[in-house]
This record gives sequence, C-alpha cells and structure tokens, in this order.
Amino acid sequence: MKGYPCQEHQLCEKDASNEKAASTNVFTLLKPKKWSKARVITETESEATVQIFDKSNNGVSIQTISLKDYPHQRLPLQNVNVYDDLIDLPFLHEPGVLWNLRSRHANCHPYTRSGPNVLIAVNPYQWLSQLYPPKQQERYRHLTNERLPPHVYETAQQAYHGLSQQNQSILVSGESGAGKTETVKLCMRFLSQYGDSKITDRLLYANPVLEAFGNAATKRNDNSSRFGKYLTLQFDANCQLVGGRCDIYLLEKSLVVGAALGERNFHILHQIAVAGTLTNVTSPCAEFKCKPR
Ligand SMILES: Nc1ncnc2c1ncn2[C@@H]1O[C@H](COP(=O)(O)OP(=O)(O)OP(=O)(O)O)[C@@H](O)[C@H]1O
Repeated sequence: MKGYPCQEHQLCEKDASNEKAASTNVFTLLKPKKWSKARVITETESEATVQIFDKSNNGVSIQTISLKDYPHQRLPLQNVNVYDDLIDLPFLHEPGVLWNLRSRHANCHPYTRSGPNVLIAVNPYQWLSQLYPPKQQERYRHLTNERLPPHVYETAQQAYHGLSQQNQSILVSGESGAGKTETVKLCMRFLSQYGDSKITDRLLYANPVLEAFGNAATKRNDNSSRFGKYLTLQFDANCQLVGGRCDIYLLEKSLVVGAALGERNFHILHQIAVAGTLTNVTSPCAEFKCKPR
C-alpha cells in the first residue's frame, strides 16, 4: 500500500487528459528516481526523439534518448482504467506500474490487483462513498462469473471462500499512513456479514480505546498506530463467524518519554492532560509544544 498526498489529485487528473492526447509514449528518466511522460516524434531501432512533458520546466522539451535505457510504455492511453490487474500490463516495468496506479488513483480507483492474491491500495485520502455502500458488499459477497473491479471486499471474500479448505490469513502491509488500519476495518465490516456481527462490532468498538493508548500523531499520519495488531476471526464448521480476538505487540513504549520533534505522544496522554487530571505531571502538550487532539 502506498500513500499519496491529496494535493496530487488535481494534478493527476490533468495528466490523465494529456495522456489521452498522446498516441505513442515512452517513459524517460529526467532525474534519478523521477519518471516522466514523453511523446515519440521519430524513432529508430536504437533511439527515439521525444517530446517530454516536464512540469518542473513548465512546458515541453525535445530530446533524443537511447531506447536501451528508457522503457516503452506503449499503452492504449484512451483506456486509462483498463488495467485493473498489473499482470495485464503489456510492458511490466516500474514506470508502467507507477503510471497505471497513478492514473487509477486520479480516477478514484484506489484498488488494483497484482495477480490473483495481491491487492494494491493507494490511499485516496478522501472517503469514496460509492465504493463502500452495503449494496457493494452484497455484490462481492455472492461469487458470480462477473469479474468485479478490484476491491478490498474481494480480498476479504476470497479469504472467506478459502475457509472451507483451510485457515486463511490476510497480511496488510505498507508504509506509515498508507491506510492499513482503515483497510482492516473495511475487511472486518465485510466479514461481519457471515455470522454474528456483534463480534466484529465489539472488535471495532475496541479500536478507539486501543488507538487512544497506542496511536500518536506523527509527521506522516495524525493517527499513526505505534503497535502491531494481530486480529483473529473464528469461524465454526459451517463458516459462521463465532468469535474473535485482538492481540497486540511491539508497542513503541519509548514514545512515553519523548516524541520526535514535530510529533506527538500517545493520544491518551494528551486527552488526560486536556481533561485536567494531570496536576503534578508535566503536560506532554507543554513539553512537545503541540495542540491537544
Ligand atoms: N480507504 C480509505 N478511504 C479514505 N481515506 C483513507 C482510507 N484509508 C486510509 N485513509 C486515510 O488515511 C489516513 C491514514 O490511514 P491509516 O491510519 O489506516 O494508515 P496506517 O497505514 O495504518 O498508518 P500507520 O502505519 O502510521 O498506523 C486515515 O486516517 C484516513 O484519513
């Protein structure tokens, strides 16, 4: 999972419309680790003259580049959302993957498959209500021949479906702020359909308490989990949800004695300080010069 700042959103949409205008594209490396789009003007076997769209230069520039060094994208750019599975990309390379994820993100498609069992979610940083209504859960709940768009519900459904064979695990990984915690909540809501929804409700209702003691605002995420969470949902022989538990580990205890500059301590300390019950203890708010949550 990968987090994108929301400011990128408008920018992405603008790019997507530029892409539609171009017929043939190549990716070229302007600076280390920065890919850019270009339209091929002329091309030989070994090199191409390309028109590069360079936002930092505020315009376009013409360059001749070696085809050996710069991979072609050559996607049918009119269908920017076609590749909902990365394995369908005709050219599988870093810029192709990034372009595909970015285009989908700009068009409010945060989920993309990478093969049958891996789902990539790009944090949309906005609630895309059309993705999560109850009728969407219903669609993903019933397996049909219809191929539905990639979705976290699909991953949860696949796991549930596999339960008839063996125990299942869903591993959610990504950098801080990528959206792991929110994704797990969505998975749990989906799985609560299969049995006693009070079980998942209880686990979800415990979240604010766990987050108060284990989450803190960091530079990357104002509700960053500073501990690991292992959630277990138990199903009976009829695949009905009958129990659940939440184990926590690796709490970042050192945070109690000091947060990094510009970051904050566990929410609970700020909440207690604000409630005025800490009289003889230095308020973490005062110490770290930050606002209470
Ligand atoms: N599916 C989503 N839709 C809308 N916003 C989201 C979604 N997922 C995440 N976000 C936004 O991103 C923020 C960070 O997400 P989250 O706390 O889940 O990240 P995380 O990967 O668990 O981070 P950390 O590792 O620091 O705990 C959320 O507070 C929420 O605002």
